[in-house]
Amino acid sequence: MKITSAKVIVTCPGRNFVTLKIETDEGVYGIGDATLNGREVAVVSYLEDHVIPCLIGQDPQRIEDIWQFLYRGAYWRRGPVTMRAIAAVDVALWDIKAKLAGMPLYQLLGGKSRDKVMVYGHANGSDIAETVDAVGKYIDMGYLAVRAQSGVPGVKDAYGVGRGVLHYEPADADLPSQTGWDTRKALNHVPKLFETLRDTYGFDVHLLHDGHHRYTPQEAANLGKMLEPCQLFWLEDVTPAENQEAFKLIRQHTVTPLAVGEIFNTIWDAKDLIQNQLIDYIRATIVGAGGLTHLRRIADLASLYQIRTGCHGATDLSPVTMGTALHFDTWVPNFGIQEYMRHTEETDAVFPHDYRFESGHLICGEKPGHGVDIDEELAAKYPYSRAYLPYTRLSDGTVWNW
Ligand SMILES: O=C(O)[C@@H](O)[C@@H](O)[C@H](O)[C@H](O)CO
Ligand SMILES: [Mg+2]
Repeated sequence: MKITSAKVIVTCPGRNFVTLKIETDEGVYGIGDATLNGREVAVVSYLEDHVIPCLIGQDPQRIEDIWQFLYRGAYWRRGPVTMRAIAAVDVALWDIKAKLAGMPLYQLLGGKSRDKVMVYGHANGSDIAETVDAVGKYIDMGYLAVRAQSGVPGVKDAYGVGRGVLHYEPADADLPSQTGWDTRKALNHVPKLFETLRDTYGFDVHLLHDGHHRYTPQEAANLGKMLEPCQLFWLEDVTPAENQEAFKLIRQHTVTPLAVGEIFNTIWDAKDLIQNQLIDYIRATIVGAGGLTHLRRIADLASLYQIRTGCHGATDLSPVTMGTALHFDTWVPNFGIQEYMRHTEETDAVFPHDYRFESGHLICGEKPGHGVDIDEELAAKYPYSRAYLPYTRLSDGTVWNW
């Protein structure tokens, strides 16, 4: 069996998505996601100019060998562009293998460990009252877990405060728009938000919060400690994780569960965090961390230390990643939770899929493969449109972490 062609499809049904389609001489094809929010075209070139020429004529059933070839063979390892390109190939090949077997992908991984996958949605508002209201709407929709972010008084466009109720989308400008931050103000505000949420909705609903890399380790430890009475499901990306050791300080001071990893590309980004049990949830996902082949390794390492998965699932991860992640989540023994930011109707129409939402859970479909396709004619109607993520400055003009 041979790969006969591979092509990259770029489409923008409301936001940009990069998709790889691999075709074979047996008529079976596979689909993979390669979207890198705000830097999409770099991955398009990596795939078209440097990966696809090497794929033609290869046996698509040799997933592991092709993964190793793309990782080791490039000599230049890791990084978001490389690992997304590898992920797209890997997922398309798993899709092909599962279609050849006539099985939904989770069967190839080892079968179901659970019937459904608990997801969390994003509630946000410009102030505490609006956010509390938004959390209530998610609870009414059946969600068992909700991430809550609110505007901070005196801070321009604090992270996580979108415009839509269901479709929060940060990459929204032709050039990066400037947002603000003030850690002191946030530390005064975030605990109040969660106290109000617990007073309003009690302790049954799981509540999550994203620090989006804004705090120093000491500030993060302080925030975690203040939030302890509110019993969060997790506090995410509370400090940048390039220096994995930084989490030791946070860990010494708080038992608030910690989640990290949406920007991780390989197991090496998480190795020390995992082996020193400095986090509770690993957020790496299919498209970010080299596809199923590599994410499995990260999850297996994490399982040795009772760390559970919490795959990134923002809207910049296409339905192809969501569908594949759901097969992974259905199988992975140390599953924790899956993030679920809903795609728009336009996006869902471009990527027909068989997963569905039911009472706070997503359930993956039973079609052979990962169950997500791309309607190429419809995709062609939405040409690429440059869009950047915002960036942040403090009130004195210093660039900060967005
Ligand atoms: O937890 C999350 O989902 C966020 O941190 C993301 O929305 C993140 O900002 C985007 O994926 C960036 O593209
Ligand atoms: Mg996040």
